[in-house]
Amino acid sequence: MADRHTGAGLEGGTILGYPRIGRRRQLKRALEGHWAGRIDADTLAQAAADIRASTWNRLHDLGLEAHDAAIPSDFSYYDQVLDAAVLVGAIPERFAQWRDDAGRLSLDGYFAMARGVDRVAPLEMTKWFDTNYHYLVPEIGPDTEFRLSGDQPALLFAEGLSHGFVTRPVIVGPVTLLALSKPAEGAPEGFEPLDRLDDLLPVYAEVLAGLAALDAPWVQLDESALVSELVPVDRARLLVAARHAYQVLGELAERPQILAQASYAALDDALPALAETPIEGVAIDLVRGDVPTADAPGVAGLRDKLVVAGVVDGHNIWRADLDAALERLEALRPLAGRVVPSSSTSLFHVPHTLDDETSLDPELRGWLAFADEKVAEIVALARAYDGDREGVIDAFEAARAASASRRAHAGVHRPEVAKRLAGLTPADFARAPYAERAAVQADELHLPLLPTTTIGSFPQTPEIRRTRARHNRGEIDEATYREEIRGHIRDVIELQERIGLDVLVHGEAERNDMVQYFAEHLEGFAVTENGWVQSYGSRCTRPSILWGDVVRPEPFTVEWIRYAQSLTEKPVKGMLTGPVTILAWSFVRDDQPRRDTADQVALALRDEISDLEAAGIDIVQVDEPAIRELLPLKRRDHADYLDWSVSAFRLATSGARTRTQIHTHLCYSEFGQIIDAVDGLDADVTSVEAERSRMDIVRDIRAAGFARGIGPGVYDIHSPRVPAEDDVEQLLDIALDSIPASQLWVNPDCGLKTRRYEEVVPALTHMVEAARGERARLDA
Ligand SMILES: Nc1nc2c(c(=O)[nH]1)N[C@@H](CNc1ccc(C(=O)N[C@@H](CCC(=O)N[C@@H](CCC(=O)N[C@@H](CCC(=O)O)C(=O)O)C(=O)O)C(=O)O)cc1)CN2
Ligand code: MET
Ligand SMILES: [Zn+2]
Repeated sequence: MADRHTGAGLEGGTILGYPRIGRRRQLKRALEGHWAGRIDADTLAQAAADIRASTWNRLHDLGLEAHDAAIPSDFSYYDQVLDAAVLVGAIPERFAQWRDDAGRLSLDGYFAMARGVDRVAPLEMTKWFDTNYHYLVPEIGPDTEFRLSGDQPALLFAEGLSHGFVTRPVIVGPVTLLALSKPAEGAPEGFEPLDRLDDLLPVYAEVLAGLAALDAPWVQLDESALVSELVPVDRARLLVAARHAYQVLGELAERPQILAQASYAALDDALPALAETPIEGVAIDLVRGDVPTADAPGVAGLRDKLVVAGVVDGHNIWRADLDAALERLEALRPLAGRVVPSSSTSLFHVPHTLDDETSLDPELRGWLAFADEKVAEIVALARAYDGDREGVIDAFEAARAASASRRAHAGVHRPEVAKRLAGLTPADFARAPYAERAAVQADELHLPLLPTTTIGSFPQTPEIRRTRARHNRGEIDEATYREEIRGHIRDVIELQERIGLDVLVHGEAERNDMVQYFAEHLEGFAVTENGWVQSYGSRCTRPSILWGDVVRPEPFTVEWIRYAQSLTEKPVKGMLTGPVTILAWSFVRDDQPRRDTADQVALALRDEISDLEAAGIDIVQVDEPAIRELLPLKRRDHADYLDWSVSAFRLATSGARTRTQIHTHLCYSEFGQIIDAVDGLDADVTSVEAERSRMDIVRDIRAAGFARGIGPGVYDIHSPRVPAEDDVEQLLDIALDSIPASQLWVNPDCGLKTRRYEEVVPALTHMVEAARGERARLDA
């Protein structure tokens, strides 16, 4: 092949990946239809192929080259880490029934790994770097038999060819795959998946050889683990492994050119590990990281490489400052063999296109760029960088005008908001001592030992979604809408009374999403119509756009909670989303420190809590499931982050009376890493995700000397499996080994919104029965 090993290709700009859910969430619909038995595997495959074809055509129309690997062929039915694990045969024994003689996993087996079935637990799911995307955690042990067990990258490449495109396959790289895996059950103490690197590399070699046989000019290997100091691997060891892997892969005779990708932060000390190996390209994140200096370690190695320069933010939706981006490209020019402008990350963190937004305020819209608009920015940058500044002068002018309009907008800086923030004192961030609160609250609430509760949401049934959708479309009036939501609240309260839960919730029927609902009721936010972004599998969110100073025009949760409380003698929890999570799951303004933005949101929540108290509510839960998610990938940034995130939570909650019990909820948390910060939140009760990791968390809790109420989840709501009373009891026993009964709460892992009532009713019944059983044993 002509341009093999020359670093050629990707002319005119590229992107590291593109949304795969489809502009109208076609993949979501097809997947869920398939799981429900409504459509067969062929129809699902056709839906996926249609999405890919329209993506490639669209990217080409937007200006990416068709024939030189500028267009990535990245796709996944569920998750790219799962795909890589399946490709190399890292399939735990419990899924063996779905493998054929050649070791290939069936589609049902693939979905079983992702979602679980009956008594077969799925892989654990956790956050992908500091994003709201979740990947499945492969399980790798000393005996995991790596062998080529799939052909998705080759098939996608061939499919691209059939549409006339020479694409660039994208695969999670070997080092990242192992670094993000966990030791399989039964692996000996001290075993790390990375121990298996030399057994894994030959399978990657086979994959690469297969692509070479199809004449694929490039392959992209995602090695973002190299930017993160949070992966559970010794840093020095990780860097040695990366250097070794890319030396070995680089020396292969039969392979495409290799582009090693590192997104979400700077490579820093990992740059030499990639740059000093015989691969042809490195993709670096120049939004989160700076252009390396000429004398930085490893930079010399870039001189004969293609450097894919991530100057357009793949993880946020603000229109790029093209002048600043071009400056970065120019700064890189003398250091690199060749520079190709790109997105900093895959674009799957942002929605498809602004074309699908008809009701955004036109001025705000002018400040934004979704995936397709980012591609246009990259193409413009590439032309400017290659000398045609004249040809793209309009794009640059428009970018300048947008940023001027943003700076001048009255909603962006509101004097009354600045004034309130400036007036805060340390007293605004502290409550009475815990012991005092606990005593007063115990007197108020009269809760039994091992109190049972849920995390907030109940199943979002088709009827509930229909109620909201009809309200949105103006098909039912406000009064009818409210009456229907009240009906859902009544049902949920009755059900909880019947099951015998101790602390009740209103079920969140009025909420489309726990962040979007808040964004819709606060000033300074905008929401989208079609701005869907994949969160995991078929599940998507529409991140809100936090563009201006935040003001709460009026209470917006009180009416529902007050109504729910009026129906029962049991306490009903007020239910709020915390400031850090509101930031994490929105696209947040980048023109001021996140600390200030978080405090503004916190003040709005603080006022809501006062109003809830005035309405007679004694317990308020402030969810912070994303507090771990935003933990910076570099340790040097931790102290600052933990300081502002914990402060914002405390600012939101410290106005509460001593008698008000403040709960918080964390999920996907790898709790151990931030246990001190969780302690610093000073919540009276904390519920955490625990089931998928078999309660590993409770040991961390004990080790940290955590002294307040704690509810490690005893029912994994992310799987359709219904736990038996026995299952819950076992988990409670594990918890009670580490946590005093007086501190222990009994609750699911997370909210129940994604589950069906057929699952939830028996599961909660078993949970309450198990708690009662334990209570009786403890009392005896
Ligand atoms: N933002 C956010 N991030 C999060 C979570 C979360 O709850 N929110 N939870 C964790 C896990 N992640 C999750 C992410 C999404 C969902 C989820 O269930 N998403 C729903 C959509 C939720 C939503 O916004 N629903 C809206 C819009 C629903 C919709 O699709 N409407 C139809 C119309 C329906 C009709 O006409 O009947 C349409 O727009 O096409 C509503 O219910 O009002 C989904 O993908 O199905 C669950 C967990 C971590 N990150
Ligand atoms: C992702 S955390 C979810 C918390 C929310 N209160 C719920 O129950 O859905
Ligand atoms: Zn949760």
